[in-house]
Amino acid sequence: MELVIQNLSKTYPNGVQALKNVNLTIPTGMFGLLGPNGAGKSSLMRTIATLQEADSGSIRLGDLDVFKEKDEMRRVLGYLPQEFGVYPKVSAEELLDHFAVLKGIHNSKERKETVAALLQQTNLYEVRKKNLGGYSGGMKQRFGIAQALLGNPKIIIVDEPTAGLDPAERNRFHNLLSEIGENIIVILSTHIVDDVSDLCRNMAIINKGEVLLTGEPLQAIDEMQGQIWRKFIKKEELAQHQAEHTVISSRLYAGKTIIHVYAQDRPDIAFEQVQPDLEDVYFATISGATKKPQRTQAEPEVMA
Ligand SMILES: Nc1ncnc2c1ncn2[C@@H]1O[C@H](COP(=O)(O)OP(=O)(O)OP(=O)(O)O)[C@@H](O)[C@H]1O
Repeated sequence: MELVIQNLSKTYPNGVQALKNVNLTIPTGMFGLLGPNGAGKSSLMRTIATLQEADSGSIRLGDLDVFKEKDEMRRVLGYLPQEFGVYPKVSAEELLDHFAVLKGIHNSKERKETVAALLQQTNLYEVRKKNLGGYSGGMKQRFGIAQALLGNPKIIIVDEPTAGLDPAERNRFHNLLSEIGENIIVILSTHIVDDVSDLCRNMAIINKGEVLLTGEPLQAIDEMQGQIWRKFIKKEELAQHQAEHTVISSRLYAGKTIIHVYAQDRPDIAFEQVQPDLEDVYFATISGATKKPQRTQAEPEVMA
């Protein structure tokens, strides 16, 4: 099963073009949709989830035409939105049971079994009687996954699920997602690069409504080999380096400023080559550096 998005565009009434001719093919497994705030991720997620219309383009899930068969899409879709509110005074078991009724599971024995199984799967069974108001951020997110899994969806969409989780909770959430991603399509929308490098076999980088890169994270990293250079600098030297080089990131490391530069050749003797990671791919892509023609040293002419 594949989700195929073709020529999808959307401009909001205020003139913001949130999606610009988006084309993506998303196979079974975990798919990372990576981009900064405002990139258009939520717009794309909501469009796939049939919660808003596009101006043009199409989305197909296998044989299903998502825009023409919204009800069918909703039946096979699980969605964990960015803002997932819960009723604080209700227990997980009660609320999940309620959602199960809404999903059309009317047989009470079947519903009880389904709810229990989902609470087990998301590791919430022990705390199923507890009110959701007392849940930690990670527990709420796992509850969000439990409700998204109701009705055996073929595709699950999770919008920025690990923001605000502590490392242990994030890890638990990752394990849960990757388990689910073995059998169905899981689209993970995030601005956290590590979420994608840890979990996703395929990904797309999106910025300003445009898909800038799509493929396998490991391959994208491989293609960046030999083009990332690092230098420790003084903070006040940053502007000058930015003017002279394609600085894709700068951060503090042990109290010093460390910059990563994207270039075909060593910019100068003070730079050392580094093994690229997905963060380098992400920043180089987002900055537009990979699109610009590179200044290369004179290459010998190839004789015909
Ligand atoms: N309903 C709306 N009306 C007008 N503009 C909108 C609407 N929703 C989103 N936008 C704008 O469209 C652009 C894309 O927003 P979107 O929420 O899809 O991005 P995002 O990648 O999900 O970002 P974030 O991580 O901040 O949610 C932004 O410029 C945003 O301000």
